[in-house]
Amino acid sequence: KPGYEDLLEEIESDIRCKLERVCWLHNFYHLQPDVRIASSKAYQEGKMYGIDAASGAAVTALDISVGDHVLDLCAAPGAKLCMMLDILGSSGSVTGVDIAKHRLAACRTMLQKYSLGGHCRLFVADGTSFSHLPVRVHSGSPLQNENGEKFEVYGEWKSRRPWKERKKEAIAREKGVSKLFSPTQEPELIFYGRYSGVVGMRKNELYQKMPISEVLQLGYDKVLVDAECTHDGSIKHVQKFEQWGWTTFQRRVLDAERTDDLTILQLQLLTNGFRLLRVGGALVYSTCSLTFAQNEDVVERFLSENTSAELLEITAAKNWPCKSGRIQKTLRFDPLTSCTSGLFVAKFTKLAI
Ligand SMILES: C[S@@+](CC[C@H](N)C(=O)[O-])C[C@H]1O[C@@H](n2cnc3c(N)ncnc32)[C@H](O)[C@@H]1O
Repeated sequence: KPGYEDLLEEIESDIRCKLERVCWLHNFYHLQPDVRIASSKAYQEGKMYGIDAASGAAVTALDISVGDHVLDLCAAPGAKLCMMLDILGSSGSVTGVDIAKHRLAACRTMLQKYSLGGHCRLFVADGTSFSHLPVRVHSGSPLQNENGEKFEVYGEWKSRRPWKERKKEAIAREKGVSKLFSPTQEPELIFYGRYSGVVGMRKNELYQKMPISEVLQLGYDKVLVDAECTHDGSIKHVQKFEQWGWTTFQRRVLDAERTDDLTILQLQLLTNGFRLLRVGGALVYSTCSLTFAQNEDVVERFLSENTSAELLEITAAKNWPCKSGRIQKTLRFDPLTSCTSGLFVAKFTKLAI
């Protein structure tokens, strides 16, 4: 974890392994795949976290600067989100969105473990329709109405939710209401840090919709769409099917209908992420699949439908051990070329037209 470099020797003796710097990626150290860090003191005390180098490259490609407001549209379980918050330090904000509440709850636990939550808020929501802009400045709207009645305002985040809310959920559970998020549901804010802009905000203000003209100016500076995919480029993920069974593999990876549905979802996520980007901002689209259908084909379709989108060269990538994608300026990491998990990365900006 950035900030703990001075403890390198202590961490090495804790995990009984020499840590080598990854020469092409700032702040990254290489671990042999057989080294288990979960039981080490350094890991349990939040002095290190594990993230694949290609994932680190996708975040680096965003070129996050001090003060940026960043949107992570498929955020859970949250390794990339942690890296973004580490880069931002005590500035800007990160808004993490994921449709799976249990996965986003794990992300919240991680933020707390690594003390990274101050500038972050997490929404359980559908990334294809999520519409909330970053809180750049408070609108300054009055805290009471004309009759002098006070509006409800967000106080500091408390992990224990009010009794009324817990009761409502218990009733829903008893009635067997599905835990899956439905597209018609309002996004659910499941965490916000002290400096995320939420504290002090009127409750009805958070959910206000903005006209598109305002999004162009006040949208996010950076957006990551690390889209749901078949994960076929991730050896670690593919290995898990030995436990999950090959029927699950058939259903999740080989089923043509599911992969077709995924490419539609990926395009929708990319399109909505781009909608929430400010003019001149940058968006990175990544997947850990290596198929053309989930990567270059999605990019081509997206560019043909969005005339204000332009593909950008990833300047940080000069020394990266990866290949070019089928479309110029896009990148492909794979286990053999890069000694990383497979990852496709494309970067866009929004033009003022
Ligand atoms: C590849 S994983 C993201 C990994 C994450 N960026 C990280 O670094 O840990 C894809 C995520 O997309 C989420 N997802 C799937 N459909 C979604 C949707 N419609 N809106 C938002 N998130 C979605 C999944 O729940 C999953 O957590």
